[in-house]
Amino acid sequence: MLAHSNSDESALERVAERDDDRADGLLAAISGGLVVSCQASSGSPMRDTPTIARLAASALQGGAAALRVNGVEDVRAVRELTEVPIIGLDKRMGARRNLITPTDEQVRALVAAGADIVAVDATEEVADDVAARVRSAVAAVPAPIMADVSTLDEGLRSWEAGAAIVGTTLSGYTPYSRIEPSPDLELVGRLASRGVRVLAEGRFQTPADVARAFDAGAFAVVVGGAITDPVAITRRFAAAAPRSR
Ligand SMILES: CC(=O)N[C@H](C=O)[C@@H](O)[C@H](O)[C@H](O)COP(=O)(O)O
Repeated sequence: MLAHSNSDESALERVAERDDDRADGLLAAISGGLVVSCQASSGSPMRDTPTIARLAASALQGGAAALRVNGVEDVRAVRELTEVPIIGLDKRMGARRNLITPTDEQVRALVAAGADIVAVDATEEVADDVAARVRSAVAAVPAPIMADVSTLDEGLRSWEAGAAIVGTTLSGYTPYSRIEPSPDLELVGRLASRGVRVLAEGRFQTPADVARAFDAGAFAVVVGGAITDPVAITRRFAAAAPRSR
């Protein structure tokens, strides 16, 4: 293998500096904001890419600071309509639940499609070594990595391994985490108090929930179904009607 010349090395340093500046800019754009997750699973009447793009456009009109988008095709379509930060992920069905971007090949494909940040599953349920999973994703792309975790321990290990953001996304979805219908604000608070940049995510239903997450120290808050899933929204209202179907 050829040794790097000094000029190669300074070019690489310049690339690394540019990536750092870009990551700082992305994080500043998200800080203190609402991130709207625009996703629809197969079987949903909302499941087609142009519909996801319209959901994203609506979220932006409503004041979303960033978007969370599943799959290469949807990321590409949403990228065409906005420059606000996109957190990309690629869900794959595992033995028990959807896994979030389980391979580095998917991480690279999402960045190629236009994702600014990539979310990966950083749970013990998926990776024997959570820190190694995060390090591998961090090394795969110049983009910041969001570690989707379910417990404090997974969050701390992901943060130490180089995740730019830790999401409480998977609390309630691994069998060993807190299983409750409400958002895991305790996990948000515990991670924030340890200096972790926390994206509060999972089961946020109301603006009051969002405010509580910021009070607990969240860096930003992700809301999905309560904004972008009309089937789930209808179910909540229908359940209050005496003739609920
Ligand atoms: C567990 C899992 O696979 N969560 C996924 C992650 O991207 C999405 O299905 C959620 O909609 C998203 O996390 C936002 O959460 P909520 O829709 O509860 O606001």
